[in-house]
Order: sequence, then C-alpha cells, then structure tokens
Amino acid sequence: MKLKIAIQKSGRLHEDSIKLLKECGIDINNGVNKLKTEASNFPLEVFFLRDDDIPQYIEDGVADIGIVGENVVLEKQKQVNIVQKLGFGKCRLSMAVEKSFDYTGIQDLHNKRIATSYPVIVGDFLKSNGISAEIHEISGSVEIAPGIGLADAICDLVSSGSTLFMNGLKEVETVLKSEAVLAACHDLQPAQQQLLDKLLFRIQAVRKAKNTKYILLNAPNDKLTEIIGLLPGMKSPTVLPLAEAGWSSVHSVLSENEFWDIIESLKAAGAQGILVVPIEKMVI
Ligand SMILES: Nc1ncnc2c1ncn2[C@@H]1O[C@H](COP(=O)(O)OP(=O)(O)OP(=O)(O)O)[C@@H](O)[C@H]1O
Ligand SMILES: O=P(O)(O)OC[C@H]1O[C@H](OP(=O)(O)OP(=O)(O)O)[C@H](O)[C@@H]1O
Ligand SMILES: [Mg+2]
Repeated sequence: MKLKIAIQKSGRLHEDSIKLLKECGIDINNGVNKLKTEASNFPLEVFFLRDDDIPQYIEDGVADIGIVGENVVLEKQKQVNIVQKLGFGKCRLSMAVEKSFDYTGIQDLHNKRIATSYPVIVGDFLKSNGISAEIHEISGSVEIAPGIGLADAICDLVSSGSTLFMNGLKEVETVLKSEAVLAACHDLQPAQQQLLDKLLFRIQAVRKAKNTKYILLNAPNDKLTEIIGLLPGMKSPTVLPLAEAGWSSVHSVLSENEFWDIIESLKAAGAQGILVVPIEKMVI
C-alpha cells in the first residue's frame, strides 16, 4: 500500500516540494522527464503534474495528496482538504493597473476589462465588493494585457513586484494571500490516512525547526538566574558546569526573531561566547 502524492512537474513549487520531502527523510529519484517515480525509503508514489490539474486529481482520488498553491485550490473549487500550510511559494493575487491610471479605489474598476488566469476568485472578489466588470480569462503572460489594449486592469500573482514594474503596472488591490499547501482527498482509505499522518508528523517537525535555533552561551554563575530568566527554552534551559570554576554553559532553544530581541540583554547580563546553531528537526 502506497500513498500517492502529486507535485508540480516544473515551475515555482517544484524544487521546494522535492526539498521538503527530502527534509522529511524521503528519497525520491526523479530522472529528467520522468512523470512518475517512487520513494526508496517511504511507501510513497510521486506524480509530476501541471499545478492546475492537481486539485482535480486529488478530488478524483487518482492522487491521495498533493502540493499546490492555495490560490489554485481556491480557483479550481474541487473537493479537497487543505491539511497543512507549507511556508513556501508565498505570493499574493493582486489587481494592477497601468502606472498612469489615476486609481482612487475599487469603484474605479467598475465596467472595466480585467485580464486574469483566476476568473473564479476575481469574480467572487468583484461581487463581494459590488463591482461589475468584464473578466477576460487568459492562461499566462497576464501582465502584457493592458499594454496591448486587451484589458484596463489585470489580476495576477505577485511576490517581488518586479514583473509588474517591468511592464509599467502598479499594484492597487490585494485579493488573496497564498502559499503552498498540502491538500488531501476527502475520503482517504485508513491505510493512506495513516501514511499521511506519518508524513504530516515529519513535515511538522521540519517546519517547527525552520525558524528555531539552538543557543549556547557561557555565563558567570552569579548571573545565571538573570540570564536564564531571559531565555525561553523548550522546557527550561540546560545548565552545565564549565571546567573553569564559577562559570556555566547554558543551552536553550528559541526562535530566530526572539534571539535578535534578547541578544543585547544577554550580553548586558554577562553572557559570553554566544553560539547560535540551526536545528534540523524538532518534535515537541
Ligand atoms: N512570484 C511568485 N513567488 C512565489 N510563489 C509564486 C510566484 N508565482 C507563483 N507562485 C506560486 O507557485 C505556483 C506555481 O506557479 P508557476 O508560475 O510555476 O505556475 P504555472 O506556470 O501555472 O505552472 P504549471 O506549468 O505547473 O501550470 C502558483 O500557483 C503560486 O501558488
Ligand atoms: O512579483 P514577481 O516576483 O515578479 O513574480 C510574479 C510573477 O511570477 C509568476 O510567474 P512565473 O515567474 O512563475 O512565470 P510563469 O508566468 O511562466 O508562470 C506570476 O505569474 C508573475 O508573473
Ligand atoms: Mg499552471
């Protein structure tokens, strides 16, 4: 019995999807142009597909699970469960108009022509804002539409904004924020559900470790209470005596952001030789 996963064949999510599986200890040998492969050390079969097709495959049960952008899941309106956000493929679906467009608010889109690859999401967005506009569905190179007279506005994915900039457009409304998600079939067999739970356990351990660091520092014993008070730790920090009398080594776990917030206080409290090292997996 194997769990069947669909991932993007090529494009924005391909590499990060494979990297995630690898970080979960799953080895897949994906030869060039191979559209189906198996993991060597986990009961997993991998299908490489166009991202647009992934929700349908999952709804039909051809694939049990898949890695796909939340934007595609919402657009396709297939019956799938989003079981885990994955933290990559972060982007937003935004309305944009030509730089010279004197945009003052959403009402300016009334009766305009909007080019997009996301007609369902855009249609819902316009409806909920009481705007009636003409949606032109195109499957790619959406940013070209205003420049060639096909549309007055576009709605497409943005991350750095450089594609909009290069095409003389400006972002005016955020319709949706998206990231890659793990989506699953509604009615998985118990054996597949067990395998999915096993995979989710690994994914969560990898995700928790991502922003978390292991910190080691030396502290004079008379400052220990103050320094420990600054550190969160999984349960509480570990304190070990140093070979030099009167000093201890303090170990703890904290998020990278927290570290930058407390580093000054740690130093001011007398901490020395502070080391911050990455954590690969984390199970709480
Ligand atoms: N600029 C971006 N930054 C981050 N994530 C993005 C960006 N553009 C797209 N994405 C995310 O990656 C997904 C795949 O994007 P990509 O551009 O590779 O799709 P595609 O061209 O439709 O690919 P396919 O050939 O599989 O149909 C998108 O649905 C979105 O969730
Ligand atoms: O804001 P930016 O960082 O410029 O990213 C936005 C661009 O990225 C995506 O396309 P992609 O580059 O994946 O190519 P595609 O059109 O072939 O899918 C999206 O469709 C935008 O065109
Ligand atoms: Mg696509």
